[in-house]
Amino acid sequence: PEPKDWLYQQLGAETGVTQLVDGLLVEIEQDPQIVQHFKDTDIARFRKLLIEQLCELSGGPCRYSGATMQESHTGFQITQADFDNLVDHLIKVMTAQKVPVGAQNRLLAKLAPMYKDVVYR
Ligand code: HEM
Repeated sequence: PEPKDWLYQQLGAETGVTQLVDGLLVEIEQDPQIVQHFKDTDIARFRKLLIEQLCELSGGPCRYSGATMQESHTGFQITQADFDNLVDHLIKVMTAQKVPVGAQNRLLAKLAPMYKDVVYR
């Protein structure tokens, strides 16, 4: 059986997950369509929460302390295109950081069910 933290290790553990989030923040910053949603967001807090969430989700030793996905995305009118674009940015960052494709797909499969809580809320 594979260890509980398999995916976390594949992502590069604490350093890898942190770099993943920092890479994603650069991508968000450079995407005018997505960055507009973040104009009133405390980015340092968002960064910390996203690191926690990806760490926990991948089986790492963290506890996510933020709001639910539905709570935190309500009122932003995030579109399907926004969601798809953010996923593309994440894939680009994971590929640049040499996360194996199998692990990339495992992470994306864990994020996909959040779609319904994020889009058109
Ligand atoms: C599966 C996909 C996604 C995940 C896992 C995710 C994760 C998160 C997390 C952990 C937070 C912080 C929650 C909190 O403040 O307590 C957050 C907030 C936020 N997310 Fe997402 N998100 C996703 C998709 C998106 C998309 C597609 C957009 C739009 C482009 C987006 C825009 C935002 C914004 C604007 C905030 C900040 C809300 C605020 O300032 O109060 N998210 N997200």
